[in-house]
Amino acid sequence: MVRLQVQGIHYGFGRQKVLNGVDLQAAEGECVALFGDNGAGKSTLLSILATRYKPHKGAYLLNGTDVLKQGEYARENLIFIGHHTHLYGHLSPMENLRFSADLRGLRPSDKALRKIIDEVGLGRFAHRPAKGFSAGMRKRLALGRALLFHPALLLLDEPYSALDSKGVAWLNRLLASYLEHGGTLILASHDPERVAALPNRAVRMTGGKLIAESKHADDPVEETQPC
Ligand SMILES: Nc1ncnc2c1ncn2[C@@H]1O[C@H](COP(=O)(O)OP(=O)(O)OP(=O)(O)O)[C@@H](O)[C@H]1O
Repeated sequence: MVRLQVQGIHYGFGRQKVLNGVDLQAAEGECVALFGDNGAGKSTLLSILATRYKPHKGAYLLNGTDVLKQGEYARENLIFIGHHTHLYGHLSPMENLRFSADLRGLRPSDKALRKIIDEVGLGRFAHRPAKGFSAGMRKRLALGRALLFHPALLLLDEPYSALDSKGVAWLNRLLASYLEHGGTLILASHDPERVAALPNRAVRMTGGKLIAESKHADDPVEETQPC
């Protein structure tokens, strides 16, 4: 089933046009990998999908709901992990997860929270304040928080940054399981090799639009193929 439908999205900052008619569709259980040069507009698009920015023009449906009219619906059904993890430094992983769950009106057991913390490899640090964590540990915790909610739509900006090679393998296993359970993942990356371990459809942001990424460097890019 189609989960996300984006059509003709335009956005810019002041006079700078960044998105010039972005079209994108993604189904349940599908991963779309966004590639593109620095400054191409990948993070801007993710911010629009996360409802942080409102497009100047275009349509955006999530599960058939008009997100531009009902942003709250989208925020209840998606998680965006960008360059900032938005964790509370003075809270431990257990407390961070508990607090996020409270905000969403969820009451998971300590056992369920502990299971997630173990899954993200932070079991030994479950009760230590996050402010002493490395960037990779913070990223793991932020991903654990996403796991807690199993959102319909998961938006990840540079998910592999700050992760070591074990962390990358772990993350790809986690994301593969999320997809198998019907989640929809849109991620932006500069790392096609790492993304390749996940079943994904690659698209490239260029000239403010998305085009289907050619599988091989020598293949002609199919400019007209919709994304
Ligand atoms: N808050 C902002 N205010 C003004 N301009 C911005 C803002 N955010 C992004 N831009 C500009 O919009 C353009 C697209 O930026 P964006 O961060 O979306 O690119 P990107 O593809 O994610 O790049 P990168 O691969 O470097 O992360 C850039 O020219 C950037 O300078």
